[in-house]
Amino acid sequence: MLKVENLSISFRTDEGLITPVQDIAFEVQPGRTLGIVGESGSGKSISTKALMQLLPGNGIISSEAKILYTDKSGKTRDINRLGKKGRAIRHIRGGEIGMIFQEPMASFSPVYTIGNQMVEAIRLHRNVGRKDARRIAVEMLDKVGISNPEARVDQYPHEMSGGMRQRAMIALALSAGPALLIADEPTTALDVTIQAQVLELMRNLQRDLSMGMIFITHDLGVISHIADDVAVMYLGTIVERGPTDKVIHEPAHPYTQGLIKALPSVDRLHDRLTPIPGDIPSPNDRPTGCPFHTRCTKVIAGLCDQHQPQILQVGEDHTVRCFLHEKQQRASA
Ligand SMILES: Nc1ncnc2c1ncn2[C@@H]1O[C@H](COP(=O)(O)OP(=O)(O)OP(=O)(O)O)[C@@H](O)[C@H]1O
Repeated sequence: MLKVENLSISFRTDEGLITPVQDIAFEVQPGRTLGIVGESGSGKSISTKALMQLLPGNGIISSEAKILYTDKSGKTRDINRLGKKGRAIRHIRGGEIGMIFQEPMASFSPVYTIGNQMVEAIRLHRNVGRKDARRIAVEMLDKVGISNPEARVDQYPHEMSGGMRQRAMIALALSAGPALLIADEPTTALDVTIQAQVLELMRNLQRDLSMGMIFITHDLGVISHIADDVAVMYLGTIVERGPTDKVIHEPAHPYTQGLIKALPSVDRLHDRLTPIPGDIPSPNDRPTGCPFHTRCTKVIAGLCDQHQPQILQVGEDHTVRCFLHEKQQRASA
C-alpha cells in the first residue's frame, strides 16, 4: 500500500543546508506493521512526516523521491507530487493515513470536548450527519477500551488521565477510517503497565481493521511485540531491514547487534548491559563512509571510513548495508 524510494530530506538552516535523511526506501504491506527503530535524531519522525507532506516550512523532500500510496479505491499516487496544500493531500491526511503521537495534546485542542473534535474529524472524511458521527465517536471510544463512553465523549482532554487520553487519541485517528496508521512513539510517555495495554490495544485494532501501520520507536523491545517487519535507522539511513523475527534473532548489522545487547531484560538481571559506545553524530557532522563506523566495534579501517556500503541481501526480504557482509559474500562466492 505504500512504497517509498530514494527519499532524502533536507532543511534550510542558518548553517546552510543539512540532509538528516539520505536515500531511504521502505514498504508497508496492507494489514502489516512496519517498525522503524533508531536512536533519537536518526530521522524517524521526519521520514514519516514527509509521507503526509507535514515537514516544517524549512524542510525539503528530494525531487527524485517517490512516495507511492495506493488508496482505498485502489488508485496509486505519488505523494511527493501532491504538494503540501490542496484537496488531494488533505484527503490523504487523516482519511487515508492517520497519525498518532507521543503527546496526545498535539492532536487535541484543549478548548473543545473529545466528542466535538471526533465529530469534526469524522465529518471531514466520511459522508455522515452530526448524529451518526457522534454515534461513531462513542463506538470508537468504546473500541479503544474507554469505559462509559457515552459520558466520556463530552469530556475535555484535560479531564482524562494520560493513558486514557492516549486511547482517545487513537480513537480520534481511527474514527476517520484510515487505511494506514502512523504511530510516532505513542507509548513512550506512559508507565509500563499502561504502555503494555496500549500496545496490545493497537495490535488488536490493527488486526481487526486490517490496517497497515508504521510504528516508530527507539525501543527494540517494543518493536518485537508489535511489528511484522522492521527498518533500523542510523543517522538518516536504513542500515538493516527485514522481518522482525529475523532481524532480532539474526541481526546482521553491528548497530542492530549493539541495540539488542543494550536491551535490559528481567531474565538477565545480573548481566551488565553493554551500551553502544559514543553518541550519534549530528547530521551537520556526518562521518564519511559508513555513518556508523565511528562507533562500530567491527570497523575495517580504510574501507568503512571511506566508502558507503551498498544494500546487500542476507536472507529472504532481509537486507543490510555493511561491508562485513560484502566481504563474507565475496569469500564464499
Ligand atoms: N525543522 C528542522 N530544521 C532543521 N533540522 C531539523 C528540523 N527538524 C528536524 N531536523 C533534523 O532532523 C534530525 C532528525 O529528526 P527526527 O525528529 O526525525 O529524529 P527522530 O529519529 O525521530 O528522533 P526522536 O526520537 O528524538 O524524535 C534532527 O536531529 C535534526 O537535526
